[in-house]
Order: sequence, then C-alpha cells, then structure tokens
Amino acid sequence: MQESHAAEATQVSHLYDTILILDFGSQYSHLITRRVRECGVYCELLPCTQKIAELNFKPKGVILSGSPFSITDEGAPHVDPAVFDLGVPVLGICYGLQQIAMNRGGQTGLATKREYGYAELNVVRHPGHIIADKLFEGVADKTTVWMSHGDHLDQPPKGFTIIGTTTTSEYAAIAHEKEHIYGIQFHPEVSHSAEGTKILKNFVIGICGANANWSMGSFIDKEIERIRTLVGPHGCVIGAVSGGVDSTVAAVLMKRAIGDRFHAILVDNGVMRLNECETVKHTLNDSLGINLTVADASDLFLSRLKGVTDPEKKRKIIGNTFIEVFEAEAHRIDNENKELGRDKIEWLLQGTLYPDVIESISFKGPSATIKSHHNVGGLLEDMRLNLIEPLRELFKDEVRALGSLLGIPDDLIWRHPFPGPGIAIRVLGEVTPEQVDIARRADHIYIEEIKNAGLYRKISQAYAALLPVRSVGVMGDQRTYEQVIALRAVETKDFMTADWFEFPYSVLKRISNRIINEVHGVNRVVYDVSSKPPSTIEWE
Ligand SMILES: Nc1ncnc2c1ncn2[C@@H]1O[C@H](COP(=O)(O)OP(=O)(O)OP(=O)(O)O)[C@@H](O)[C@H]1O
Ligand SMILES: O=c1[nH]c(=O)c2[nH+]cn([C@@H]3O[C@H](COP(=O)(O)O)[C@@H](O)[C@H]3O)c2[nH]1
Ligand SMILES: NC(=O)CC[C@H](N)C(=O)O
Ligand SMILES: [Mg+2]
Repeated sequence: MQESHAAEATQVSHLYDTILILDFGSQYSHLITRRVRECGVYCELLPCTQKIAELNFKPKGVILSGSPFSITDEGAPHVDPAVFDLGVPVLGICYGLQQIAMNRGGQTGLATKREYGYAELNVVRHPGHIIADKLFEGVADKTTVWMSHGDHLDQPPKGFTIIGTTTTSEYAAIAHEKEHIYGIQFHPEVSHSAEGTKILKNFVIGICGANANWSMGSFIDKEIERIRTLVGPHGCVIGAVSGGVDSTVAAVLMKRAIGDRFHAILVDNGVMRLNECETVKHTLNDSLGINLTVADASDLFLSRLKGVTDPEKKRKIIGNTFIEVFEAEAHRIDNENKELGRDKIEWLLQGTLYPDVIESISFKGPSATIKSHHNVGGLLEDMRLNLIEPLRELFKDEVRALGSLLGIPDDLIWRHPFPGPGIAIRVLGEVTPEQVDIARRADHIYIEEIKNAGLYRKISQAYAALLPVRSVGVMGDQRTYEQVIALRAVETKDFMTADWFEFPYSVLKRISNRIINEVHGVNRVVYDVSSKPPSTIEWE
C-alpha cells in the first residue's frame, strides 16, 4: 500500500487531471498538447498504438489527432476501441473524426474536393440539446477554421448529429446525441482557426470537466514533493549542470527539494565561452545557493583534441572525456559523503524536456542522425544511477516560466542554447588553445553588440565561428594574411528548421569593425545567410 502510494506520487498524471492525446502522426499533434496546456489543463501525448488497458493513469478525456494516413490505407493506424469504453469524453480531430466514424460504423469516402486552407464553419445548434451544443458554446455561428484533408465523412455513424458544416463538408463537425463523443474535420490547434482554442477549452474544461490547475506555480510545489518522495530522506543526487536554461532550472528545483544533498558539477572542458565558468559558478553558487563544483579539466580535453579535425570525432572525444571527468567527480563526492556519514549517490539529475520524450516515443519513429548531439547528456544514462528528470513533462516556454518563478535571473533564462562540445565545433579544423581563444573573443564581442542593439531576445541563437582559411588584408599599410570569422544568427522555434536573422547593416558594421580591430589573428568577417535546411545551425 505504502509502495503504491509512493509510485502514484511520482507521476505528474496522478497529480493533475490529465487529458490523453493520442498521436496518429499529424504534424500538429504537439500543438494540440500546447493548446490544451495553455488552457491550464495538463495533458500527455502518447502514440496511437497505446493500449488503453496498459495506461497507467485514468484520463479525464481523450483527443485523437490528425494523421498523414488515409483511413483506408493498408497499414493505417487504428485506435484501441477500448477508448470508447473508458466512459470519458472523446474528441476526434480530422483523421481522429474519421477514426470515430469507422469505429462507430459510419462511412468515410474519398472526397472529390480536397479541402486545404481556410473554410467557414457554420455552427448548427440544437436548442435544448445540451451534449451537441457544448463544443461550440460561445463560438460565433460562422467561424473561420482551417482544413487539411482529402478524405471526408460520407455519412455520420448512428446516434450522431451534425453540429457544423462547411460548403464542402456536410459533416464538418458531429456529436453523439447521448455520449460525449465529438468529431471535427478542421484543426482547432492551429492559430488559423479563429476560435480553435475556445473550442478545445470547451472540450477539456466544459465537457471533460478537467480542473484547470496546471500552472508553473502549482507545478513547483507538487514537483518538489514528488522529488522528495522519489529520493527519500537520505538519498543523494548528482547532476551535470552547464549553465544552460534546462540544467539550471532542474538544478534549482532539486536544490529546493533536497538542499545540500544535491551536487552540481560544471565541467570546464576548455571550450566554454569567455568567462562562462566563472559567471555560471557565481550565479548558481552564490546567487542561487546551489552546491556547484567546477571541475577544471580544460587541459585534459584540449590535449585529447590535439590534431583532430573531424566534427564527429571531436564530439565523441568530448563526450567520452566528459563522462570520465563526471564519474571521477561522483567518486570524489561519494568519498566526501562517506566521511560525513551520508549515503552514496543513487540518482542522476537530467534536464530532459518533453519534446525529447515525444521524439523518442513518437509514432513516426526516430529521425535520422545528422549529428550525434546528445553525446554529453545522453551518455550519462549508461551510469548505474537512477535517472531523475523534473522537466520531462515540460515544453521550453514552460521551463522558462518555471525558471522565472524560481527566481532565476532573466539573462540566464533567456540565454541562447550552447552545445555540449562548445567552441570545439565552432573552430573549424584543429582545435588549439590559440584558435579557441580567437573564436571566444570574437564571439564575446558579437554577443555583446547584439545585446547592445537590443536584439538578443529576437534571435534564437547566435555565435561566431572561426574558419580555417586565411585571406589577405591591409591594416596600417601592412599586408595581413589572417583568418576569417563567420557570424551566425538564426530565428527558430524548435531548432529543427531555422531562418537566418536579418540584421540591420549598421549593427553588422559595428560588429565587424570591433572584431577586426580587437581580435588579433582576424582580418575578415562574413555573415552566414544560409537557412536550415539545407544548412545546419552549427558549422560542424
Ligand atoms: N560543460 C558542462 N558541464 C556540465 N554539464 C554539461 C556541460 N555541457 C553540457 N552538460 C550537460 O549536458 C546536457 C545537455 O546539454 P545541452 O546544451 O543540450 O542542454 P543545456 O546546456 O541544459 O541547455 P541549453 O540547451 O540551453 O544549452 C546539459 O543539460 C548538462 O546536463
Ligand atoms: O548539446 C549539443 N551537442 C552537440 O553536439 C550539438 N550540435 C549542435 N547542437 C545544438 O543543436 C541545435 C541544432 O543544431 P544543428 O542545426 O547544428 O544540428 C543548435 O542549438 C546547436 O547549438 C548541439 N547540442
Ligand atoms: N489532417 C488529417 O488528419 C488528414 C487525414 C487524412 N489523411 C485525410 O486526408 O483526410
Ligand atoms: Mg548547453
């Protein structure tokens, strides 16, 4: 009994009313999750293959997403029919509507006219018929929605009434007359559907009756309790903390939960930004009270990188050396703890976010490896420690809101991401202390000027790369033959695709002047105007 209580207390879905979203592979599935959370309701996205009997929580309602499949395709995914026996409301979106129809004996035909883009939904009301009208309560009689489908419903299943039509879809929205089952052909989750969020809110709060208590304020207290239950009164936790927003927010939560039994390690790998280790140590240790040790292994990293030019080899060397240093630190702390009569470290803190979880359980399967990114965080999972991931259910903007509430300074919360292998993948070719120094100084000036121009928050990520080419220049009447700095700045939501940032020329001019004047070894600055894809954000 005691044990099952503990297990329950360690799942977020047991602490909040939870909406289950089943993902059939639509490109908008995670947007549904975002919108529902914006309504203050907690929800989780699981693959459509989820067996309802194996669910480890009882949802307040279920949403079936859209899909790139046609419902009659061979191999098209199908929902576990037990979803209709849960006794909770179900909302099908596009393919989800077609799933409902198929399960309930309706017919789905191939539409003669594809409907893609804006459409006007005519809401059909049924005065006195409460179930049917709940979904569009407070929604205008004619409202703009966004469509993206080829298949459509030929005939609604028995027991369903029409609650919305468009000129091309006679059954654009249907509802069961007695049970709370709804299907809509349009996508309420995309911002093009004018009243989409209102419709989702009607469903999750008005129809499912979910408590709208999901906020970062309430998350803090519950998460701290959850961590305490997991770790127990004596357990010790170690964490690799880079000073990036994810690991910092996770560290602050951990410190609030278990105080000094949490040890943070910042590894100085010799390829951090200018003054980075000192700044992070100062902020985390002195201002946020976190027990953080900086392990200076810069010589070790740089000696191992000597002569290496291949980007993937650099990542591997850094990843492996990182583990070595981290394990040695864990060992050192264990010895210290022994002397203090404390337990050995049993837990490893990780800053994993919800998008990583979604990607790894995605119905679409894992994507191809272009760069072995998670070589730092990822490899730590091989350690024989239990993982603890307080941000596992959160999106990045939720993590930032949480960080703010936890009193983390704004400049840390809004910091551009910085890759684990750091400047080593921004010095193209061989990484030597001299080359790192040039890249580091140029990067510092670049970021400083971006901040001076008030552009830092508009840009998702910016850095300076040092190219292994020399070009001729003239400085003070002397011929120079020096290296090139490439400036990169991108705007992106998810870092999967990105556009280069359009700087005012005056800002670029100032940056270029300062770098050439102040950084020895550089006589030329270029701006990278490539989008991702086909380029990537980092040069290596
Ligand atoms: N120099 C470092 N010292 C300690 N841990 C590190 C270091 N570099 C990376 N890590 C670990 O690797 C993880 C992954 O790094 P990553 O850069 O993806 O995330 P982050 O640094 O937390 O946040 P951000 O994406 O904002 O940089 C970090 O969360 C941290 O646990
Ligand atoms: O922790 C990391 N280890 C890595 O090896 C790595 N390589 C790229 N990045 C970061 O990932 C995002 C996308 O970068 P790319 O477009 O270059 O793949 C950008 O934010 C990059 O900074 C890394 N992060
Ligand atoms: N967006 C969707 O869910 C589309 C469903 C299905 N592929 C169709 O074309 O109708
Ligand atoms: Mg980082």
